[in-house]
Amino acid sequence: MDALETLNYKFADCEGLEFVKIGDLTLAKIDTPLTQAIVAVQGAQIVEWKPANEDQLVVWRAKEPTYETGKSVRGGVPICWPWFGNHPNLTMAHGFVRFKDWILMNAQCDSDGQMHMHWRITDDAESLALWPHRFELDVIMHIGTELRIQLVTHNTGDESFSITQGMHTYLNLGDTRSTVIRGLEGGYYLDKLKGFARTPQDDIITITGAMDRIYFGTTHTVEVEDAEFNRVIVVAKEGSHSTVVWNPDENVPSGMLPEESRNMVCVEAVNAADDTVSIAPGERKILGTTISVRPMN
Ligand SMILES: O=P(O)(O)OC[C@H]1O[C@H](O)[C@H](O)[C@@H](O)[C@@H]1O
Repeated sequence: MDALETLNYKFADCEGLEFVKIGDLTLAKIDTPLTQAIVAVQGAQIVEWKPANEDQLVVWRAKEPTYETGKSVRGGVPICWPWFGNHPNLTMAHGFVRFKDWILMNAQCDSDGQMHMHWRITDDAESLALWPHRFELDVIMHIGTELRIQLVTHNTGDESFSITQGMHTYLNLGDTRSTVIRGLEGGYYLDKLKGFARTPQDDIITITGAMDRIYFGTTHTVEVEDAEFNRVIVVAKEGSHSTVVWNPDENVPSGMLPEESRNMVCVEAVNAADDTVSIAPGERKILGTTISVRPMN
C-alpha cells in the first residue's frame, strides 16, 4: 500500500473524509452535512474551508495554486513555526513545519458532521539542523460550522526555547474595496512596507492598497465586514498578542494571480516580532484561532 492507500484504509470508517492526491501533495477532502474543507498532509495546512450552507469559501484558496513539495499551497491556513516572518540567517520565511509531512494521529467525524483531526510532528535530524531544539508539535482541528485550530508546542528537551509563530489565515472576500476590518483600531502597528515604522491605527481598517502590518497588544476578536458577500468573518484567537494583516495588492507572491488580491485578506493570529513565546522544558503552550461567519444584515 502506498501512503495514500494507507490513509484511506486507516480512516475508512470516518464518514465524510477521503484522501486524494493533487500534484505532489496528499490532501484530506472533507465533505459532511456541516462543512466542506481540504487539508494538506504537508504542513497540516487547511487549504480551504466553508460551512456547508455558505455559497462562497470562507477560508480563501488561490484559483490556480501549485501543489508542490516544499511549497505552501497559496491560501488556507499555513502554520508558521518556530519563527514567523524572516529568519536572520536562513532564507526560509515562516519556519519549516509548513513544508513537512505531518502524521494524522486521529480523525473522527461526529454524527452531525463535525470533523476532528489531530496532526503531529516531532523534531528530527532535518529540524535539528535548522533549529536545535527537541519538540513535539500538535495541531488540533475542529472543522464544522466554525473552524477551530490549535497549535500546541511541547518542549520535550531539557532547555527552554523561544518561538514566534502564526496561523497565516487567508480570508475570502467579495471585494476588498468594500471591506472593513474592525477590532484593531486604537493601537499601533509595525508597517513592514515602510521599514517596520511604528504607526498608530486610530480608525477601523480599510483596504486601499498593499498592506503588511503587525498589530500589537491585540488579544481580542477581529471582525471582517464584507459588503459584497453581505457577511462578517469573525477571527477569534488564544495565546496571541499580535495580529498580522496582509494584502499584497498587485505585488502578488507565487501561486496567485494579480487580480486575486481583490478577493482576499490575511488576518493572522500570531506571536510575531517582540511577541515571543518562551517554553520551559516539559511545558506546553497553545496558539489558537477560531474562524466563523455570520450575515452582515
Ligand atoms: O509567501 P509567503 O512566504 O507564504 O508569505 C506571505 C506573507 O506572509 C506574511 O503575511 C508576511 O507578513 C508577508 O510579508 C508575506 O509576504
